[in-house]
Amino acid sequence: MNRIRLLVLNAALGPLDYSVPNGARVEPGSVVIAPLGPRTVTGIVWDEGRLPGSEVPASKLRPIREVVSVPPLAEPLRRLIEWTADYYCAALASVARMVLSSGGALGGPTTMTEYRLSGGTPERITPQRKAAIEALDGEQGTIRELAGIAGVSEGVLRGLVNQGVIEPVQVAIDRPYPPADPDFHQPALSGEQLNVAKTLVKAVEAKKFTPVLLDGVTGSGKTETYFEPVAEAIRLGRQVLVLLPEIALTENFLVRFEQRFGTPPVLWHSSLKSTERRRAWRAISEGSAQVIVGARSALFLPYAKLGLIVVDEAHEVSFKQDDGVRYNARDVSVMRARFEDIPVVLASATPALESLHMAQTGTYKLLELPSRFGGAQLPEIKLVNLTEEKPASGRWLSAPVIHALEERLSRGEQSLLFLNRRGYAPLTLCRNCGHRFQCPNCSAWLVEHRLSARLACHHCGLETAPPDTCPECGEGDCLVACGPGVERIADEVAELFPEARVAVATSDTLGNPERAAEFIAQAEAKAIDVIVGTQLVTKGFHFPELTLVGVVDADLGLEGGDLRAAERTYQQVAQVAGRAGRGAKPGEVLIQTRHPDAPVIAALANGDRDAFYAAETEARRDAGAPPFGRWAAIILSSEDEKEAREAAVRLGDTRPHLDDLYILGPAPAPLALLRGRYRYRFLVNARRSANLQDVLRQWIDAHTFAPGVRVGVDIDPYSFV
Ligand SMILES: Nc1ncnc2c1ncn2[C@@H]1O[C@H](COP(=O)(O)OP(=O)(O)OP(=O)(O)O)[C@@H](O)[C@H]1O
Ligand SMILES: [Zn+2]
Repeated sequence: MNRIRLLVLNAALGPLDYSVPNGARVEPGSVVIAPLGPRTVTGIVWDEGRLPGSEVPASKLRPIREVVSVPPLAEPLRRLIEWTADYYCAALASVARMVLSSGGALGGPTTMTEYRLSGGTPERITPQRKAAIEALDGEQGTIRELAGIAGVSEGVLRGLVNQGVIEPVQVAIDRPYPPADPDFHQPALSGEQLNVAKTLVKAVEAKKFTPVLLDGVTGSGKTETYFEPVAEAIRLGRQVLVLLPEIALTENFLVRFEQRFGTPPVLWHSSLKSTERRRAWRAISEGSAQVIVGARSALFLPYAKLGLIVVDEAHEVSFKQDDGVRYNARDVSVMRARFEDIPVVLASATPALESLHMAQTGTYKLLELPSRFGGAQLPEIKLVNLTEEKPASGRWLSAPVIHALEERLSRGEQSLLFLNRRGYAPLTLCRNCGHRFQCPNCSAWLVEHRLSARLACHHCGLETAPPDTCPECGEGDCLVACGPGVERIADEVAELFPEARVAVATSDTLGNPERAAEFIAQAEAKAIDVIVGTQLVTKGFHFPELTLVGVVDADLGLEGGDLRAAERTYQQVAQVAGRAGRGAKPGEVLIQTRHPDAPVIAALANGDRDAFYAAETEARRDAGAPPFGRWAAIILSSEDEKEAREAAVRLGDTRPHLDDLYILGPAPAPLALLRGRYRYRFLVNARRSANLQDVLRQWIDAHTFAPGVRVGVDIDPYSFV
């Protein structure tokens, strides 16, 4: 092959043709560096005929510069890249970037310099130096990474290097990972677990595309059960990918993995250091990394010999990526398994309706774990009708919940209060003039965080100190908090029970693996009596002494225009309820609600999962919603309101008129301003017969938009803001 076509990693460029110099060897999937004007680009050699582009005469072809010494991307992965770009209306280059997501892996030296404290003291100590030395105890990394950890400038650290307080160390980047032992500690499985495990092990051995829904109640031991096919894959020398929705859950998982296999798995997530990224990427692409545990981005890595994919807590919304390539890792996992011809297991106690439907119609194999492990019983669930049991003014906990907390405290058992709202209060206003504190960049209120003494926007990350006086009327000491967040509930518990040890568990307090590990250790050691948490604590955690779960406001998720609101409420409440009574002592769940008769709430109270799914299925069928029809969202945004509106109106003017596809909009998006951009939205509802993506592409591609306008297409959206 002398002429090659490259998929270059730059979404602004189309495919480009090059020649291969004598002596160089490339094949489809080879990663190469090619000249582009005065610079170079990274590209992937693509299969002939699968990437249309304009023919360049042979005389004009420039030779590629270099073939990168990494294994070529295998055919199944190339097909996955194409499928993902096509299905989600994304650029091929943007998808390919997720595969080559470790720039460092593609070249450079195999050793690098990291830095750490030497134990010496500086000649002159400044507050910054002192803080840096304290923060860097036990840390090692590049200067930039250490500066991030210590919260000081790189200059401060270089000063300390010059003084010998921080010393360089050479590290070998690509040292191998210790091998996992599939037989390190095999637990005795229950009969139910054993049946499921056997079926999964067989599927791994068969090495055929087998999508499985592992539907097991909370505490049934789904993890222990799917560890068996993981072990089998290790024995057969194949790789396993386990996707988890949340970094806070990884910690918990790592401990259990190590108990089972004698060594931790290989981790992949966005906060890995660049050296760890490179090491993992290369081990994955060479096949020496056996089990990879990661966030959704791990799905696109170039596994050399993948034998099994597990998506744990597969119903979780965080598998959906909402920027860049807007994909759902749960669905793409199934496609990857199909291209690789291997089994994929979606594990959940509250499967997505789409997954359940696939299982019921026989597209997925359904495996069930209907009872909790070790004879533990599912908790008893009761509703507290807030219209009758009114909390005291300015309070949020009703008498039955307070009473139940008191009982747990006196018995030395643990309780969990769930409210899916970070911070102290969702809205702050001025007592004097009524001014509401709003984000200047977003159509959203600023949320008060008392633990960090900040007003924060949960959409753009803006943070400011609460002002002493109202910026509107100038009155001092006038701010009032409206509504509860977890911090406020924690305060209420502390006032009611001053002796109780209360912990707030949210992404603010458990945002990194170390803090999550500390929280788990404290909860397990019974150093915490009451946990107040957001959706972060609804899943995965296993605290045997936790016997009470209180849902502070079950109605919260039902407000707003989210098409999946009922399902999400059901999943969240069922999951958090599932944290109660997982050990020997029975659990109790109290759900505070103003709408005890709403179908979701009633189904939760009756523990009638089937009734909920049946009702929701019918509602979706009527609405033509997934899985019976499909949704897509188109968001047009610009920093200029008028420009965004006009672009949306113009696009609306040429909307296609089809029998099996309805287009609503344009209308200002619910979040009409986000990160300084004004947003207009179309919602598209299509029957399954419609060729949704082609219609959208043709419609949108016929327009040229002003340079300031961004057009985002979201297929199967989860976010409706
Ligand atoms: N066969 C077994 N032998 C010993 N311990 C087990 C076994 N199966 C499950 N367990 C233990 O039971 C507890 C619950 O299991 P696990 O967390 O895997 O359940 P789960 O189904 O994932 O629950 P959830 O969906 O609520 O997170 C864990 O502490 C686990 O170690
Ligand atoms: Zn904002």
